[in-house]
Amino acid sequence: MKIAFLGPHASFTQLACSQIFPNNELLPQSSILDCFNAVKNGEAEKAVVPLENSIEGTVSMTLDYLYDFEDIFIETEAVMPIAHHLMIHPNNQNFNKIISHPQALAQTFHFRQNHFKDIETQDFSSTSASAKLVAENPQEKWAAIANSYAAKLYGLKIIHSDLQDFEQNHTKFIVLSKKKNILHLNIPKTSEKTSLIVTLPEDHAGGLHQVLSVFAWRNMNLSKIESRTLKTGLGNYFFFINVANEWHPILSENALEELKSIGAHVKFIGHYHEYLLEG
Ligand SMILES: O=C(O)C(=O)C[C@]1(C(=O)O)C=C[C@@H](O)C=C1
Repeated sequence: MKIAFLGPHASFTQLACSQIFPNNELLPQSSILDCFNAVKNGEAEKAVVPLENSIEGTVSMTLDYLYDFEDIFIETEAVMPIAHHLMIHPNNQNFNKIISHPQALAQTFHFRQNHFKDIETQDFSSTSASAKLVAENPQEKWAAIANSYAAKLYGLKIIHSDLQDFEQNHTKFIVLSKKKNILHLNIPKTSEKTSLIVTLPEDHAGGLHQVLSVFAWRNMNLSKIESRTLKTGLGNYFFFINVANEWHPILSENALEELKSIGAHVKFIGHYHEYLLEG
């Protein structure tokens, strides 16, 4: 099976991807958008992308594309511990710029403020892409923030380890597919959930309350609700909602019907299990 992931090789997404899909053909992509497109166009059967980090929060691009792309569903979710390291080319002694993925830069903000406050930073498409760039440009005296596998693969020297600002640092990755499928994996499972994207009817007092009460009176437990701008003007949002636990077909169908009857637009994103990966 062909699986697209945010690459190049040795990104955190690849570390997650190769645990979820050992022995499959992994296709590195240069952006999260390319991962969605690879599934949409049939270039890959599935894709693995990051959704949320425990320090920095949601990967907003992933949330936006889940809203934008028709008929792309979540098949599974997998949580992986994240450890960031600062690495330079072995020919260099010091550095004058730090490059990495914006999530990695954000997750190490206090470390950088405390140790390298005056060093310039630059966003890059992934942690592994920044490690690769440092390896290919020894003359530039750059440093990358990436994982230890990237340091090994691209021949870089780790000069500071475990830079993440909080000891507990985990990222949630999701598996995307065109099918409404539940993936069953042979690794530890933690929970089961359903994701929906809800857009409210026209702006009126109590609109969100009405939507939430559809779940509340059916005793359906919500484990996440996040608003994200619709990009149609200030104050316009969609809501990404996770319903915890098992999907009760009749209860849930009734809930979706009731949401529609109050004028809300509902997009089913998936019913799936959450798994735990090794760091
Ligand atoms: O840049 C990478 O290595 C990625 O896989 C992306 C990503 C993310 O977007 O959250 C994945 C895990 C870490 O939280 C940092 C970066």
